[in-house]
Amino acid sequence: MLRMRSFLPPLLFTLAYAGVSLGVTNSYYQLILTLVPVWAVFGLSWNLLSGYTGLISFGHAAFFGIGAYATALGQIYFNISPWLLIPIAAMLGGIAGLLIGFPTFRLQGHYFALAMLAYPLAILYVFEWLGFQEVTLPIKRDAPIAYMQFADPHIYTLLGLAIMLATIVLTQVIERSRFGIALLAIKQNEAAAEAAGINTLAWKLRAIMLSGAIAAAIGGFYAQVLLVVTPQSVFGMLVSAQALTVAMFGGVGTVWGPVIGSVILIPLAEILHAEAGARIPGIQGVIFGLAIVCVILLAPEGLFWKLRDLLRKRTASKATVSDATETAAAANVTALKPAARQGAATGQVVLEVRNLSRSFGGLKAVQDVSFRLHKNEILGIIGPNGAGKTTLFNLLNGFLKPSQGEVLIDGRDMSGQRPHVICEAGVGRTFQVMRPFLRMSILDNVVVGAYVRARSDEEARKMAADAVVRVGLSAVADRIAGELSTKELRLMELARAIAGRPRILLLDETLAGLGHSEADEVVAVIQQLARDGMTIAIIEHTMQAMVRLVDSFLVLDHGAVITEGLPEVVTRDSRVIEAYLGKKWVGHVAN
Ligand SMILES: Nc1ncnc2c1ncn2[C@@H]1O[C@H](COP(=O)(O)OP(=O)(O)OP(=O)(O)O)[C@@H](O)[C@H]1O
Repeated sequence: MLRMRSFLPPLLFTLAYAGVSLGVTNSYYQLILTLVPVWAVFGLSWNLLSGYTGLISFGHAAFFGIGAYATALGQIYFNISPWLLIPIAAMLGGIAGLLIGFPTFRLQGHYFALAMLAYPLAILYVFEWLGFQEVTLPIKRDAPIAYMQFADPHIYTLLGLAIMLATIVLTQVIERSRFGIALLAIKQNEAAAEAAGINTLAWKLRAIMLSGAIAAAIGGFYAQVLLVVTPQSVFGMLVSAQALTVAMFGGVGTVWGPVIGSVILIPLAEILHAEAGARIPGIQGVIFGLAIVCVILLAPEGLFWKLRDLLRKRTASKATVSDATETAAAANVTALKPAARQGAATGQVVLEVRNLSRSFGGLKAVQDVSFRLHKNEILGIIGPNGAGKTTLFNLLNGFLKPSQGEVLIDGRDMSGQRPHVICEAGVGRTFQVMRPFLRMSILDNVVVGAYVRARSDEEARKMAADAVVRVGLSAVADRIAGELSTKELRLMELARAIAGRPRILLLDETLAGLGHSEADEVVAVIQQLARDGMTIAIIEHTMQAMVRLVDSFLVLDHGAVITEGLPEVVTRDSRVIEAYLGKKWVGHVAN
């Protein structure tokens, strides 16, 4: 649950800002003081989608403009009060978010950004074509309060501040919830997020709907403040750029970013426009352009993160850096397989693969692979580079769809299902190339994996904390993933994979990049997981560790199974020695 004290800074900031604005009597400066929270809220709405998911929107003016026009036209044609029209505008913004998001989320990266650019421009031309070049809101002298038309401009500032405070608090609540964690995970690694059980499309759609609703609501309020709406002023390029600029300047992916950006840039741009706008037309665009260039050069993630990193560095250099890891739970690698697990390979079948194949063009990466994984078994998957091991895992966890064949989990055919569905069915995985969420703490990284099973935020945190203890990382649980060593990252990925309590764990080269003793620590953790009842399939090239760890081997070459069976049999098989282990291994075994 969100701690109450995190509400305090935005509340104090809002009160201080309100105090200052009440002391200002000049109506022009008063208008600027109203525009700051307006653009801050618009920046916050952009941030909710783009800052947290990393999907950059160049077209947020689409939502802003829909809100502004809905509020204006609703008064002109239906005489509805803006107190009602602004919530209606928010609803329309949410619906527009859904309609825009659904097709556009098929695109990624730059393609998504460019596609988003098209929406406000297209709508702008439609409104111009419809003849809404300049829409003036009707003046309601008889009922100014009912129509949000105040003689005292301070009231607009206070209303803008109230909307800003509400948006900040909403964003803070989201940040700490399953919603925010899902968005951050998507931003940092969408594939890893899917594999950890997050339905990425559903969360992205929720984000764009909420973002669109907030942008439209503040667009409606903006129309009410200025009492005139033109297509360029609400759908124009500069409007979309403004949301992006205030957030990028202040800091993306944090509530404070758009607020900081707006407080600095909006007065600067407005005052320069008033002072020098006649001599230098478009000075506002120049200010925003310069702000972006400065940010790119000096603080690519925005002022907030730059300042926070500087502060962190200072405190980190003062504190003694404790040894990052406590020794993994059971640090001594068990020389032999524990008695309790002997014979595991004869238990109930939890994963069955039947004639699985996958081709890339003419290349048969996985060919007609069949095997069974029994409850509580550790299966080692080995083979030379390019043998198809990772492709096999990608087929098992849904990253790839098979060309043919079946994957049965507990007897249920799951072939071709999306990764988060397979994760929900009880399959966790780690990656050969690690996919940590670098800006998040270890605990938050692991929480991402817990949500697949947890019913509440508290339960997810508990399950994550439990997983962190099981891999021996509790001493560093609050550290940012970007500060960790390779071993700690490997253990963290392991914790994320087990946090959702899977029954089957797919480990892809979990020992890669580790020294001997580090590998031993990780092997000890894996052995403990197996002792606790986990069923594991592991891809690994470190054969010394593998022969101590696994119950049986599956050997792949050129995508096909060349043999499978007990380690002592497989490692003496001439086909395996020839294709993978090599003559050196024979010498090693003989010694
Ligand atoms: N998305 C893809 N498109 C085209 N070819 C691919 C794709 N993914 C894998 N391959 C090819 O499929 C074959 C099997 O690759 P895969 O990564 O599964 O091998 P591997 O056994 O995991 O190798 P390594 O031990 O080096 O990780 C390789 O020839 C690889 O180049």
